[in-house]
Amino acid sequence: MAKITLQGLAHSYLETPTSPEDFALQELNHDWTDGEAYALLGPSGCGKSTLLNIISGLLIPSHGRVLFDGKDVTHLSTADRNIAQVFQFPVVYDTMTMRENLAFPLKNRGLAASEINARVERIGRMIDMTDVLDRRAAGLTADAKQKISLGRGMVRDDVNALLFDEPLTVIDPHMKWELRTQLKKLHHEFGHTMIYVTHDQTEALTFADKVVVMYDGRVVQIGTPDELFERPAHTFVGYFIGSPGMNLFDAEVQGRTAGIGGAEIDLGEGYRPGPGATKIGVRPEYIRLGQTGIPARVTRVEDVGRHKIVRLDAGGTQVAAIVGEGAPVPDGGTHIVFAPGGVNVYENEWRVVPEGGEAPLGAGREAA
Ligand SMILES: Nc1ncnc2c1ncn2[C@@H]1O[C@H](COP(=O)(O)OP(=O)(O)OP(=O)(O)O)[C@@H](O)[C@H]1O
Repeated sequence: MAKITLQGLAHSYLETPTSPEDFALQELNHDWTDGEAYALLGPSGCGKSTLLNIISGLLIPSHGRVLFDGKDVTHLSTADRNIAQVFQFPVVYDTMTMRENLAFPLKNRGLAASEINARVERIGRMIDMTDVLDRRAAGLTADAKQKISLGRGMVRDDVNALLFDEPLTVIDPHMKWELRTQLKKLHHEFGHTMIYVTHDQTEALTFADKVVVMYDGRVVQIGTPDELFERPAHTFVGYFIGSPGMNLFDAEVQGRTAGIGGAEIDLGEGYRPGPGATKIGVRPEYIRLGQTGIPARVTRVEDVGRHKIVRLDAGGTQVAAIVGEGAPVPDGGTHIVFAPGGVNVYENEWRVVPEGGEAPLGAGREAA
């Protein structure tokens, strides 16, 4: 396994880029720690595949360098980087059996037959295909073929990194969960450096130790699932992660107080944002309905089983609140307040650190 370093990395598909918008990937400096599991998360077109292809060697970046354990590999081919890749759609040899497909990368490296057998059996169990290992791959469903592709990607333990590009797209929902769990287990057992590209937040948050959130060609935050939930570094992260995403209110912030639509809200902490536009971000989990606070009107209630999502209109701002299944929901007019510790302040879409420093992570959840 290797530490992967990105140094001044940027990429434009144009020959002579003239503005930042010409870059599919904006400048990025980052170390991917040896042995960690990362998810690269973001909407379609944000640059995830561009970044992954640069790491794997399918694409040479227009700027910057890629290092594996300090060695410059920017111009090395994929094969010479010693990585395993699994793509969105299956890549299997139809004329071979499943067993032969799984054994292929090991045979190529000249492993002993007994070692090959043991590993193939293990991976076969992991992808739940032991009884069909001797069937030919031709004629199998896309789902089954993709499981073989995943298995083949994971069969070697001497790779520098394992890269997955939306690998579960064709897998049925139940098996998705199962395979994700297995991948995580494999990661704990072998400590591979894994990079997993997805636009699905559940996939990213359940798989990864660290999630790298991309937006418009930029990495906007790298953090644990808890950090992304409690302290989204950019309003996009707040909106993209969570279901529903974070509520945003235009606000005037002065010290501990925010003015929102004529109401004054105590932020619980002091803030000193710069001169840019300020917003308050509050996740639906931290919105409370009551007699005081910002006037709002309930527009819809969605019962989603364990809790209800209450949709409100607060002076033209659309707000979502999550309330317990049995909690009463007023019909029409109400007020909203924010649970202590559940508030983030943004200036020009970037998070402002409270003057007194950061509270321990999770303080908001406990207070709520
Ligand atoms: N070969 C290419 N030539 C020119 N532009 C490209 C090329 N590949 C990607 N792009 C552009 O670069 C930007 C980033 O694309 P990229 O495929 O990296 O995003 P993505 O996040 O992986 O999206 P998706 O989830 O849809 O695959 C997009 O604007 C895309 O149109």
